[in-house]
Amino acid sequence: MESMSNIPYYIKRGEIPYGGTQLIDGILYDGLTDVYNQIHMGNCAEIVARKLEISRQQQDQYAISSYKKSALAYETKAFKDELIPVAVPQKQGGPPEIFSEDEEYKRVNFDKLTNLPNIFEKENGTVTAGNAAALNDGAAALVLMTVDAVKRFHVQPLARIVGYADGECDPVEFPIAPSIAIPKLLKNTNVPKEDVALWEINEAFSVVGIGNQKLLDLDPAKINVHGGAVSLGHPIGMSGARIVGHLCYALKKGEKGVAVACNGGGGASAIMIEKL
Ligand SMILES: CC(=O)SCCNC(=O)CCNC(=O)[C@H](O)C(C)(C)COP(=O)(O)OP(=O)(O)OC[C@H]1O[C@@H](n2cnc3c(N)ncnc32)[C@H](O)[C@@H]1OP(=O)(O)O
Repeated sequence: MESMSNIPYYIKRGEIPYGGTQLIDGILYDGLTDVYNQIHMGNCAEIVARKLEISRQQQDQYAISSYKKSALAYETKAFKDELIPVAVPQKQGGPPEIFSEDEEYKRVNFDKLTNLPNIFEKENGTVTAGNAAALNDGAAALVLMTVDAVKRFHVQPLARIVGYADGECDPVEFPIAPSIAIPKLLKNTNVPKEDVALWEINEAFSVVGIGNQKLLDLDPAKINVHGGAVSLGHPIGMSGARIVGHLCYALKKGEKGVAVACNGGGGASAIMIEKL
């Protein structure tokens, strides 16, 4: 689970010196900084956008499509079987607020999105609050068990793990680390990419979806079919579980799917599952 809205500001232990002290934002310090280069993840996205010549317009179009796919998915109840309503206690003893769907996909303003300022690079930047994932809260859970345990507990598994692989690259290029993990996974499992029915690529930034699709020549119609982190949110410690869980529900019986997440620091982890 991840509650980015509850991540504290840090202060150094000990006496506060004459002249005061600085608060450190835990979100940036522990989550969104590339520690090797001391830059924000968004600056890494800009570096990859430049390298792969991914324009602002392409990123905005990708984000718009992500928001539209998520809205349609809610309309057609594509998330129905995997969402559990959460009651959030309110201050002063008021009745708990029930959250039964993501709010992020409704926050989009299509007229505003294409006119937002660049956040991370003022000059010639391309990444904005609209085409990046936001800061979100969320939780996802999966139960992994052996074949023996499945028999012992008489449960019906949703899917089986076909294989998994990790990939690494230069930390600043972490958004395209999936393009290294995925070929390893396909090689390990001996499954051609054409046999993968659905791809869940964690879109920490629109650049991640576009860049990996471009580098691996994947069919865009099979990627994040119900939207992704840009439109559904990216609570950073839970997105991996969410995309694997969603794949379990989105695939049809017998189909194989791949979920992959880039990790800040230059890595990516990929897993292939088969719907049972
Ligand atoms: C390995 C990995 O996973 S790396 C990825 C990890 N995740 C990240 O790095 C998170 C990246 N995102 C962020 O850091 C933040 O969300 C930021 C910096 C991009 C934006 O933060 P904020 O400025 O606080 O966003 P905020 O919600 O206030 O939005 C800024 C503006 O954009 C607008 N906006 C935001 N999203 C949208 C949208 N989808 N459509 C239209 N407008 C939007 C807001 O309305 C707001 O407008 P205003 O200035 O007129 O009020």
